[in-house]
Amino acid sequence: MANELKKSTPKVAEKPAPKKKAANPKPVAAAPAKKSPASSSFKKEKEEKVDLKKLAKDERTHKILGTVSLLMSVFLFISFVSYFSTWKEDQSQIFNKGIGFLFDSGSKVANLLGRLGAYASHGLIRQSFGLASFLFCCFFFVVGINLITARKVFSIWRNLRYVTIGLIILSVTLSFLFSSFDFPFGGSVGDMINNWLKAFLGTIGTAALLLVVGGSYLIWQFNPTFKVPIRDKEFSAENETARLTIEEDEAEEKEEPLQQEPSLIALAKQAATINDLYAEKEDAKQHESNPNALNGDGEMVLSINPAKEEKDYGFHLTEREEDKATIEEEEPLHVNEPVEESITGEILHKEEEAITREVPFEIKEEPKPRKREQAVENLELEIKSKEDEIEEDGEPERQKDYSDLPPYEPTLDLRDYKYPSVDLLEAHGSEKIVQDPAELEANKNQIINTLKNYDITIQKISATVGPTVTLYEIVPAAGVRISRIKNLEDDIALSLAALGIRIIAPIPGKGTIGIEVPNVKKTIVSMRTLLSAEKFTHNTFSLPIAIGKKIDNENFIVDLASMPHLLMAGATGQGKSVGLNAVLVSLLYKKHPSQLKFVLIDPKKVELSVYRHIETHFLAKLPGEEDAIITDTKKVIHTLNALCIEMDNRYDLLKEAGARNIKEYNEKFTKRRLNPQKGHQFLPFIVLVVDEFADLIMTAGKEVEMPIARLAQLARAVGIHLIIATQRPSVNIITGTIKANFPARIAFKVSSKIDSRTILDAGGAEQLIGKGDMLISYNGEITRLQCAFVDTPEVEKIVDFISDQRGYPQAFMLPEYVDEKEMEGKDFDMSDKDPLFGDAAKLIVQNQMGSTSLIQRRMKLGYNRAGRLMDQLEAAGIVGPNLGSKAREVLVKTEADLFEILETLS
Ligand SMILES: Nc1ncnc2c1ncn2[C@@H]1O[C@H](COP(=O)(O)OP(=O)(O)OP(=O)(O)O)[C@@H](O)[C@H]1O
Repeated sequence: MANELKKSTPKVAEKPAPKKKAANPKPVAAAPAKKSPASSSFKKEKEEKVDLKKLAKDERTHKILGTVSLLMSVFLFISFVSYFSTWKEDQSQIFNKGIGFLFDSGSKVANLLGRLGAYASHGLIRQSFGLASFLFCCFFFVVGINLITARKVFSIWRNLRYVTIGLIILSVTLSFLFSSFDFPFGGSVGDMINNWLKAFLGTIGTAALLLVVGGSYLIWQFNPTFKVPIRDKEFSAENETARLTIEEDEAEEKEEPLQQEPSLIALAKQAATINDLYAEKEDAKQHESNPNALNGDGEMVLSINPAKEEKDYGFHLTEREEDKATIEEEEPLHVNEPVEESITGEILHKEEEAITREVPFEIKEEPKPRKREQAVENLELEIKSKEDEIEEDGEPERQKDYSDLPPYEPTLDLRDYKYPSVDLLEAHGSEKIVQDPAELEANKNQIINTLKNYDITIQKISATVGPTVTLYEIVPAAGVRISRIKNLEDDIALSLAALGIRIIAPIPGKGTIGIEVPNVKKTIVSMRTLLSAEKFTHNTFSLPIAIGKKIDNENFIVDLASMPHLLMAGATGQGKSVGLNAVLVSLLYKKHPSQLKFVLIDPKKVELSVYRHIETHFLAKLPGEEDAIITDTKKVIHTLNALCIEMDNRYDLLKEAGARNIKEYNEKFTKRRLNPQKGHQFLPFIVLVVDEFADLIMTAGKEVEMPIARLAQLARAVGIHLIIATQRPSVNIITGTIKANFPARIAFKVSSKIDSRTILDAGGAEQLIGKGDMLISYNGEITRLQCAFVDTPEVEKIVDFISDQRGYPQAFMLPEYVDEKEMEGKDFDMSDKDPLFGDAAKLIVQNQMGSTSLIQRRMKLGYNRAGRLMDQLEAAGIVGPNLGSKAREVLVKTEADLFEILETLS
């Protein structure tokens, strides 16, 4: 009965009073629009009400009001401006006739907008706020624009505040500054306040006060939370692929003079913005992929980046494909236009033998982040049973509309927080790739000759020089079987006398075969370069991570949120820890403490300990724990289970809010459509990092594997992402369950092909050369990358920079997890009960919720004491047993019953 009453109450409240009598409650929602069979007297009353409401809400009414408001703004503006020259003439008449002036057709008016203009400007400027009255024009303009466009182009409330305060401060200031003039600069209001202030504080005091107030007003208006965008000083030289084209002329040993093609100069000029330049590059890639574009005999195309010294070789600006197509044999070779600091060029080598042809060089496409995000979002819509549940049962919570309030800004908690600057990072060695043309030439000849020895002729060969390896792409002559080249892998490696040869036969999506040969001189990819790249500073990813550079020197920057989890494996000393740091540092550079929390698990105890200083900014931990970085296996199990509880709690919140994922949920929350009093809160992303996964599996096995697998399967929609690293990539560590849930995997150098297969489902990682050389399997593709290098002192500097700033009072608290096994068989002596036992029991019974965190929060107790109290309440039969992630059942339903129990216990 009570329930029925409750249910019907809101409906009755929503309905207009007469409708209460309508027998059928169904038409309630649609009632205003539908004709009901009710009596005609009812109908009339209802329609009238609805019409008025409709009229007020009608778009056209808004537009009309908006137009009127805009006209008011213009009217006032013109009359105010006209007032400057006409005020004296009109003023005496208005003083004499008062309001009658408006209707006295005999009055001579000077104001451009007639008697009304004269009267309005007199009233507002002379009699009120002086020149500050121009703010009225602003206000009407803002209102008009909002009404006409039916959008909150400007915030009306904010403008109202600014206009009100501005009117007073400006009028007083103008009155103070121009008190000796006849013209009413400050108006009567300004003069009155100014005179009072002068009498009260003296002239100097008034001046000082106005300065302080004016300054504060400006600060208030230009709220210091405005972030100064961190600009990219060293703009993305590395993003542009440099290419050099060298033509060797066997007859002439000297180099050709440098020529510039006018078309390219024009092109470079046109490329006024960086975006344009990128677009150009994309086009160029497509053109160049057409092998028939060039006709130079025996040429080899090499691409090198960057190539500032190219001028030494005498290169020339070219307009890509069109220019290449017109290259004559004797013609000097071309360099693509410089883009900011980078130079693009191509080296064409002419061969003695007529076996090689020049091959256009292709830059591998990076996955388009937007499409990728879209794809992942679509996936999220499909698969999770949790989300299906939301779809079926999830009634979007009816909330009060708080949309008039400004949007919630989570970063305001720590509004002064400053993001680390790239200056904290080192530029390791030279930024540009050092490539020896002689080395390229020698390798190319070696490849051609080795293949020739096995009767494999090739049509074309090209090279792309990356930071660590050079990719030679060959097109075999017609009829040559790819598998033959693949089988010669070891022979080619031997004849090139280099470690780390990797043959990709064929390169996916191309008709070519790739041979990767390590460079003699390797270039370190500095984290600094990646983090200052435009692709990193200006992306819209939720969790951007800069991992390294591809072979064509493009930065590999992806969204961890769309990965959605990452597995990193590699033998010891091959760059795993550096890789982990690169990921963590990228996130620290892009996220505010309110948006991201890390759960760090480090059984080795040393790798992640540097991050302990940012506990109150970025770390999450278990309640009652001292250290945020977890090193003990038992605690790891607790933490992983607590994360599962956090995940379940978040799903509950999402379900209640009718949101499908964290993005939608946070959007609703920031738009104030979710009520914090009902437990809603802004949800930060949580990134779980496990540094040595093998150790954990060895010691805890399934107890660790199961929660990890559960999180990996379900947690991405609620913003929990996993990064797991291991030294031992064997099948008993990286099990099928784990692998199936980690689609993005990184392999540093490993010791055997089997290990490589375990991680990537493909060989190749055993042929890497270490020091951050890695393969990443992402989006169904395996890409070779040179991992960004960030040294421990750099990480320390970043951590210090963050920890020197104000953080939260404590680390982000994960939900409590109580191990049932540990709790079993614990009996409590009732005579030894906690002094707060009675209070805790009352709290639990009143709220009918058996939750330790409720006791902890409301009674302001530590986790351990609250836990003990809960155990005692269980022993006294007030609450039921622990239900893991759910609150315990409360067995006592009324306070009267509780009173009886307490009586018997005391
Ligand atoms: N991206 C990189 N660029 C250049 N050098 C690197 C890179 N990554 C690692 N190195 C070099 O390799 C060394 C070992 O790297 P790292 O400590 O990351 O290895 P690890 O795989 O974590 O080893 P362990 O498993 O023993 O901790 C580094 O000290 C550094 O000199």
